[in-house]
Amino acid sequence: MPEAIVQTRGLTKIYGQLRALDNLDLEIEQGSIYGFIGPNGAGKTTCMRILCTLLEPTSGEAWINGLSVRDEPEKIRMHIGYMPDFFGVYGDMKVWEYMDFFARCYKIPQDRIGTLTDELLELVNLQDKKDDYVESLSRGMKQRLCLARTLIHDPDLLVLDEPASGLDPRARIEMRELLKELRSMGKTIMLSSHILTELADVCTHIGIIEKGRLLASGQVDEMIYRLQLQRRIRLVLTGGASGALEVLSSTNDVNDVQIMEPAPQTDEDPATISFGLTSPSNNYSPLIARLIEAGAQIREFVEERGDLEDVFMQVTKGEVQ
Ligand SMILES: Nc1ncnc2c1ncn2[C@@H]1O[C@H](COP(=O)(O)OP(=O)(O)OP(=O)(O)O)[C@@H](O)[C@H]1O
Repeated sequence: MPEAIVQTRGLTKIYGQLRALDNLDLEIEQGSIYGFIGPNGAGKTTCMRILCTLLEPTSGEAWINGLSVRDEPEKIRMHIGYMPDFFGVYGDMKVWEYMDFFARCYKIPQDRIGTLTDELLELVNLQDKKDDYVESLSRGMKQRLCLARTLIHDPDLLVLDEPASGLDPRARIEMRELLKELRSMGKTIMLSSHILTELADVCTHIGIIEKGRLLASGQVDEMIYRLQLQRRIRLVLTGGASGALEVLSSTNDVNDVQIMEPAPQTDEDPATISFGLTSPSNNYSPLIARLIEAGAQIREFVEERGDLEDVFMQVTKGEVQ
């Protein structure tokens, strides 16, 4: 069992009358990309700020690498890189000055700062922007710059509050690729989002939070099976749709079979069929074997990932404080 880099027990934060976090028991495994998902006001930022030692819990405890946020905040800060959900105002600084400023905050030795800045700007693909003013960068570039500076002290854990918010599709894809690369460098990443699909496909684990409570948490695939949700399969055929449809209509676990447009006119025509599958197993070989036996010429048999949305809809009620 991989070790937990983040652990909380009964973590609670009360603002006046409002329970922003309510007895949160969270565990994030080393090496995972953990998507912390919930509607606006669910308590994501509050939780992240406590983990980063920027806010004190009302009760309960949280540990980072076994260090208590209450007792050892200074040490914890060396393990965490935090990217807040707002960028701040650094308009009259050049990109290299911005990096230099944060490097000094973390007491990086002067003779290391230049090389480190170059390495990190290259990692986030901003090496050409080194002498540009921060103000002149696009939102996506600012997000990447902000990510570069969270890496300056080489933390094990990155806590990223809404890293994809406001990004256009291309910038989101770049952010996704960057997150994957950071994971392959051994970083653990916790990121929040109120839009499930925004970054869900890079997450290895997700936690769903609503009204300060953790409603579900775990490995993405496991959660789908645990909650007994149906998966959807997209079957693309180069021919033999009639045999495939016969098999699907006589299989117990299959439901809601849909033939996508353009529908095949003859059995030689290509076809795309979408269907729901309720079996808890993800071994599709028996079904595929029967399809082939019935004459289906299979080009693709793909499990669609929209299921995560079902998990979200099932466990949340869309309530906010
Ligand atoms: N300093 C504060 N004083 C009083 N209430 C606060 C404070 N900070 C947050 N809250 C409230 O606590 C609740 C949780 O807020 P939080 O910012 O943690 O949620 P969030 O899930 O990050 O939301 P968003 O997606 O909008 O950033 C909200 O109802 C918010 O209004």
